[in-house]
Amino acid sequence: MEAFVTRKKRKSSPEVQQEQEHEASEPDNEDSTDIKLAMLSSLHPTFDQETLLDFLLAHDGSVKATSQSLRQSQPKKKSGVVAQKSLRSYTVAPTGQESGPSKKPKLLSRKGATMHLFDPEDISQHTPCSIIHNFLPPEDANSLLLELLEESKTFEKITFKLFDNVVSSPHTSSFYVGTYDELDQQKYEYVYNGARLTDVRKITPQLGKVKERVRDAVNREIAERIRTHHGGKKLKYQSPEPWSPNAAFVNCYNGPQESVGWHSDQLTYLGPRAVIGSLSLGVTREFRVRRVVPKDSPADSPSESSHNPDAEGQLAIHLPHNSLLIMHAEMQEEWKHSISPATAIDPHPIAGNRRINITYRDYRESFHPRNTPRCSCDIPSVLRVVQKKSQNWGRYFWMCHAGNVPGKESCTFFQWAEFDDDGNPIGKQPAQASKTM
Ligand SMILES: O=C(O)CCC(=O)C(=O)O
Ligand SMILES: [Fe+2]
Repeated sequence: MEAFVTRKKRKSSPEVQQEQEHEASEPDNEDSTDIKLAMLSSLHPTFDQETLLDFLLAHDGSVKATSQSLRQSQPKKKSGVVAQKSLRSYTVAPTGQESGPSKKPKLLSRKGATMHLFDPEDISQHTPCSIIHNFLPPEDANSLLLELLEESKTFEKITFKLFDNVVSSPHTSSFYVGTYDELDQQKYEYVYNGARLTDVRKITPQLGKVKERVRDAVNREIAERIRTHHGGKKLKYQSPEPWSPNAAFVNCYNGPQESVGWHSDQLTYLGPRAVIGSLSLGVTREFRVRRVVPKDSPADSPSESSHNPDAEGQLAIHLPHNSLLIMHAEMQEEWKHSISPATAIDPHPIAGNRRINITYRDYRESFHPRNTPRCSCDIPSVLRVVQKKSQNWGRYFWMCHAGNVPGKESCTFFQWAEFDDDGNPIGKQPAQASKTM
C-alpha cells in the first residue's frame, strides 16, 4: 500500500550528477505513468484503470487535461469477465526437447489484455505468487473478519504529497505491530513516503493468533517455491532465515470503487527479495500483477508497445474470502501489483461490500532506520531498485526521500546499495544523529 507514490523530481548538484547518470534518470522517470494513474484514480475513483490510461494517452500524458475531460464523461461499463477454470488450455506445451526450467509451458498472454487466474497451479506457474484457498478454519476466518471490520471503522485514508498536490489513498488502512516498544519505534523512527505514520496500533487478539499460522504456511511455500522454481537454491540477496512476520498493514476496501494503484512494496525496511504474506477476507477482489519491462528493452520498443506501459499484459489473480496469497522473493523488484476498481462485486454475508486485506511483513533488524543511510536532510533514505532501465537493471540504491515531505525539497543524496549474498547491507553506513522531522 505504501509505495504507489514517489517523490518529486529532485535537483542534482554537479558532484552527484555523474553518479545519477549511471542510474540514467531511473528514479525521476520511473513510475510516471503509474503516478499519474494513481493521481487520476484518486481524483476520479469511478473510472477503471484502463479507461484512465486511455484518456491519459489521448491527452498526451497531461493529468490536468485528462482530469478536465474525465469530469465531462461517464464511466464506461466494462464487459463481464468470463471465468475459466484453469489456464492449461491457454498454454503452449513444451516441445519435449527442452529440459529444466525451459520445460515450463508458456502463457499466451496478449499485450494489453488481462488474463484471469483462479487455479492455484496457474498462479504459481505464471506469477511470482502462490495462493492457498480456504486457508483458516472457517470460524477463525470469520472471527478475524469481524474483529477487523470493527477496527476498520476508524481506519483513515493515507494522504501524501504527489508533485505539488496532496492526494489521498483510494482506500483506508492501519498498521499493526506486536509490542508497545515497536509501536513507538514505528511512530518516531520509521518514515513512509517521507512522513511518520500517525495510526499505528497494537496487534489485536485474532491478528496475533493468525500470525503464527501465516508464518508456518509462508515458510512452507517459500521452501516449495525454491524447490520447484529455482532448483533448490534461494535467490541472490534472499534471506536464508525463516520468514518471521512482526508487522501487518491492514487495508479496507469499502465498495467496488476503492482500490490501490500500481506499485511495488517498499523494500526499505524489508530488504531485498522480500516475501509478503497477504490474507484476504470478505468481498472477492482482483489482485492484478504485471511484470515491469525496462522501457528501453526490445519488448518495449515504441513500435511494440507505444500504447501500453504494460508490455506483457496483466494477470488478474482472484482473491476470495479466506485466501492467503504469498508474494515471493521475485515479486517486488520485477513486478507491480494493484487492486483495480471493480464495476460490480458480490456482497459477502458478513462484510457486505467490504474487503479486508492483511499484509504480514518481516521487518529486518539490519534494515532498521538506525542501520541504513541517512541523507543530509537527516531522514532515513529509501531503498529502491532500478526497474525501468536495462542499464543497471536490478541494482539497488538508497536515495533521499524528503521530496515527499510537504514543504521540503529533497537533497541530492544517492548511493548504490551493497548487500552480501543473504541480503544484509555491507559496510558501515554513514550514520548521523537522529532528529525528529
Ligand atoms: O489489498 C491487497 O491485496 C494488496 C494491498 C497492497 O498491495 C499493499 O498493502 O501493499
Ligand atoms: Fe502492495
